[in-house]
Order: sequence, then C-alpha cells, then structure tokens
Amino acid sequence: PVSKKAKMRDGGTDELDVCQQLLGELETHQDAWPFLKPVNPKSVPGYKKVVKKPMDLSTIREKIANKQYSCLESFTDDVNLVFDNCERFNEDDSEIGKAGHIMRRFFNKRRAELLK
Ligand SMILES: Cn1cc(C(=O)NCCCNC(=O)c2ccc(F)cc2)ccc1=O
Repeated sequence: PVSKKAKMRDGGTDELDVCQQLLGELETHQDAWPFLKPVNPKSVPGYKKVVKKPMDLSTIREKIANKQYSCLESFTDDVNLVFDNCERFNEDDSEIGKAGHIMRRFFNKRRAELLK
C-alpha cells in the first residue's frame, strides 16, 4: 500500500484520501452504531430542540461523495460535530455517551497517525 509519507505528497487528493480512510474506519468501528444514521427526532424526544446542527456518519459519507469538503479540516469539523452533539444530548456514563467518547478518542488517534 501507499506509504503514509506519500499520502501527504500534495494538498487536495491526499487530504481526501485521508478523509475517506478515516471515515471507513469510523463506520466499521464496533461502537459506531449510534452514529451510522441521522438520529430520528420522532423516536428521540427533545433531540430536535436540543441539537441545532445534527450530523452523522452517513451524512458525512454523502458530503464526501458530493465533494462538499474542501480540506481535512472541514471534514474534521463535521466529525467533531457528531461527537459534540452526542456529549450535549447524552450522559457520559450512558451507552451512547460512552460510545461517543470512545469514537472521539479513536478518531483523534487515527487522524494523528495518518498525518505523521
Ligand atoms: C447519537 N445518538 C443516537 C441515538 C439513537 O438512538 N440512535 C439510534 C440507534 C439505533 N441504531 C441501532 O441500534 C443500530 C444501528 C446500526 C446498526 F448496524 C445496528 C444497530 C440517540 C441519541 C443520540 O445522541
């Protein structure tokens, strides 16, 4: 496979490669289940009022496909939005709250590794 160093040859495509690599790893993580699809406001009372900017991994996948991310930073902002929304709405010691913390730590670790 392409070496990590080569990944950071030039801005554009390489950053997009890193986004796709990271998103794939988030989607297949065992604790990703709360974040795979948009939260259904009908089945989660209060969510619509509390969470002003909903975001989830399938929406991020769609945005990548539609070339809506200009750089790794704009992609990172949406990933962080997923986990910030989660912290806002869920107790830290709840199942979904714990999954959010695990997934955020995993994302930050893998992003740092891929940028080395
Ligand atoms: C991020 N967030 C999610 C929920 C939530 O209830 N989300 C639906 C989870 C139900 N989804 C599954 O159980 C599932 C999904 C995919 C899969 F492959 C297996 C199981 C509530 C508050 C909140 O802040």
